[in-house]
Amino acid sequence: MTAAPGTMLALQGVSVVKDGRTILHPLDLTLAERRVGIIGRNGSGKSTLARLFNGIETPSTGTVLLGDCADRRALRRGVGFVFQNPDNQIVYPIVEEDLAFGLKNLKLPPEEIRARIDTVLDRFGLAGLRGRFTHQLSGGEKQMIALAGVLVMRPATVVLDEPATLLDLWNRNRLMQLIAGLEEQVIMVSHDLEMLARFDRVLLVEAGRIAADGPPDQVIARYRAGAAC
Ligand SMILES: Nc1ncnc2c1ncn2[C@@H]1O[C@H](COP(=O)(O)OP(=O)(O)OP(=O)(O)O)[C@@H](O)[C@H]1O
Repeated sequence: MTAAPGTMLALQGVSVVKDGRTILHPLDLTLAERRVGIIGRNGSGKSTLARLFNGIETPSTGTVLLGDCADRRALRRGVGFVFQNPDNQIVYPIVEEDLAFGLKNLKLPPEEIRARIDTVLDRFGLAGLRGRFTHQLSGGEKQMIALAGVLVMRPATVVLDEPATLLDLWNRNRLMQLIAGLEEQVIMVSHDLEMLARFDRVLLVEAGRIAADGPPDQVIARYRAGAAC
């Protein structure tokens, strides 16, 4: 299964240069698959690549396209982003307020906002957290709420940057199960090779370039071979 044509992400001649240093060399990429993983060594450029997809990172050259639209606001709206640390994402003191934040910005009517929050909380079995103080949530609960906060916006694509790093094994498994069940396109930076083995496509980033791109078994094998001493 592939992403709907109007929501296909593509990078055309995109590079990122910071303080005179090339972080990502010019690259062309079209992401049609529903599950795309990004792997690579620390500092290779994975997060920079992931952040381009929803416009948090601005390319130094080239264009990021969603369908045939290059507008950064459309990108922010169509592509949700889940950070490694949910504290970077959760801003309001009560779960329900936090989930409503982006929806209020869209100026949706209160009943629509309520319905969307109900739907996402029910979908994840999180309805019990609705009235809780966000600062009192466990790390696992916070990460689920951060993901829920992205999904209420109904993006076509969800980008996740190492979302399970701070979680214990139980919460990691729960989060991965949720991610596996998402209808949305998923692009995930991860060191969890077991999870990525079930993806449709994996990109290996090495020193700011896509060093391998294809089915998980091949790309992961290459990554493992590179790490062997
Ligand atoms: N503002 C900046 N100025 C200069 N270099 C930067 C800047 N931001 C990031 N970098 C460098 O860009 C490179 C890629 O960073 P990035 O965070 O994309 O890597 P990563 O593969 O996600 O790493 P990790 O696995 O450790 O999270 C790193 O060497 C980093 O130090």
